[in-house]
Amino acid sequence: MYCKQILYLSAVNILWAHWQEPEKFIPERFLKGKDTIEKNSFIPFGGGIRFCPGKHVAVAALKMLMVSLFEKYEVELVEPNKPLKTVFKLGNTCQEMKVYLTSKSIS
Ligand code: HEM
Repeated sequence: MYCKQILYLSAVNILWAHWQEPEKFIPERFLKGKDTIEKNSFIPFGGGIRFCPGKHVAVAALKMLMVSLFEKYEVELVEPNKPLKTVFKLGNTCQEMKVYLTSKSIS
């Protein structure tokens, strides 16, 4: 018999003890540099010996996706004030996010 344990990392990453307005999407908070972020306060890839070995592949792929998208399109939320619909599946997954895409080559 064995027992599975799953850490609720999404909750760890939004602790009031570490972040101001943790529920808000403020990516600029990461621009201040690594030294301003408290150790183990943001661990989307886990930690310790079971740390995600795919982290660098995932980050590189996501950066390429973002650059390809924003290079070619203006992206605007259809309903900017509507809260995101998310569901918890090991992490929080966005279920729906409607956006307008405008080709930069046309405008
Ligand atoms: C945004 C993308 C990803 C996120 C957020 C993510 C997150 C995680 C997390 C939280 C864990 C568990 C760490 C723990 O148990 O403490 C994990 C484990 C793992 N991840 Fe990822 N991961 C991502 C992408 C990837 C990719 C692209 C690969 C492979 C190419 C990968 C391969 C693995 C493997 C093999 C483990 C198990 C490690 C072990 O148990 O020793 N992950 N990941």
